Amino acid sequence: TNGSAPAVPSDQYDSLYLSPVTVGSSTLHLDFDTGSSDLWVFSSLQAQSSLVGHDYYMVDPAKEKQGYTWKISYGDGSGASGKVYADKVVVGGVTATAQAVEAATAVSAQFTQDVDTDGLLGLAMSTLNTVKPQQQKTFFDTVLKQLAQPLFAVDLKYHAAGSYDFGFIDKSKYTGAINYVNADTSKGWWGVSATAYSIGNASTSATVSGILDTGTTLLYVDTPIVKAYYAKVKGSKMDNTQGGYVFPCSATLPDFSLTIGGVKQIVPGKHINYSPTSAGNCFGGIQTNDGIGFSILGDIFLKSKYVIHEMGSTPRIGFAQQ
Ligand SMILES: O=C(CNCc1ccccc1)Nc1scc(-c2ccccc2)c1C(=O)NCc1ccccc1
Repeated sequence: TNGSAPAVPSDQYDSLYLSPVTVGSSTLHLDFDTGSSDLWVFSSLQAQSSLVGHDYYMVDPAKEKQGYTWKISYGDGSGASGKVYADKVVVGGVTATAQAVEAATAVSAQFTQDVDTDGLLGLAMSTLNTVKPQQQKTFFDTVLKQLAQPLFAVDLKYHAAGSYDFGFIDKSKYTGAINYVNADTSKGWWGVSATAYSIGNASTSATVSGILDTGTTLLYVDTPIVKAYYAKVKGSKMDNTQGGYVFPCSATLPDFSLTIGGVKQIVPGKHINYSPTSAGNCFGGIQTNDGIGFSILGDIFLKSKYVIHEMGSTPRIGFAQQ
């Protein structure tokens, strides 16, 4: 079987993208996240006060995996924890009959406040799954054998609804060739490396190692590259109170690219104006990866491409122009 689910921006800045998923008998709107490997949801196990505004999973005690727990935390300090159930999960018509569903008993304020997000669906390697005493499979791993091809394709869009395709490549969603590179899955993520970057039409050789991450909003790369980029943006500055580089909203932003597999993957300058700030300037879509240890190619990088994640005998990533 194959299937496709929409990826709808949660707000006018594309902070995150939400996809409808049937979990048990509920339809929830989940943040598909290639940077993590837990399928966790808001649930009836939580205090009613935490559920206001959310759709949530009504747990069925008969489906509980007794004694199983999970606890996840993200680099921004947000997190959640809870119990585990085996239930039916359907994404775009692709059904996992006994998928590990991680029902929250507690979630951090960042998630409670975001009433549009009812949980996450992890699409990194199952080796990053946090369930104890036994790690569980991601939805993609659970359905892999039933898919026509062992892949999913990510089509996130700039200020518009895109999609996640499972088991097939949709030729109507890209132009030109698909450029494949081997994925480095050794750390549990979809890892890639670039051999150069370009700002406007000036190219510089550099090694940029990073992960593809639909769950991270922005593009985080090494400080020297970020400094070189904003040196080309008049009036830009690093503003610690705002947590990153900002610039006048009227600024013209140069295109940015990373050369992966010998092909320039271009991020249009327009996509790098992420959002206005409360201080009247605009927040950059490219920021430093200080404290992370590698680059994160988040939504800002992904939303101009059709990106195929293929879990064949050798995991591969394919890039095509939308
Ligand atoms: O955790 C992820 C993927 N999940 C992102 C996510 C989705 C919903 C809510 C919260 C987070 N990706 C990765 S891999 C490595 C990191 C990281 C980031 C900063 C410091 C240390 C590690 C992150 C991550 O936390 N991404 C989200 C994020 C939030 C704020 C700033 C940067 C990145």
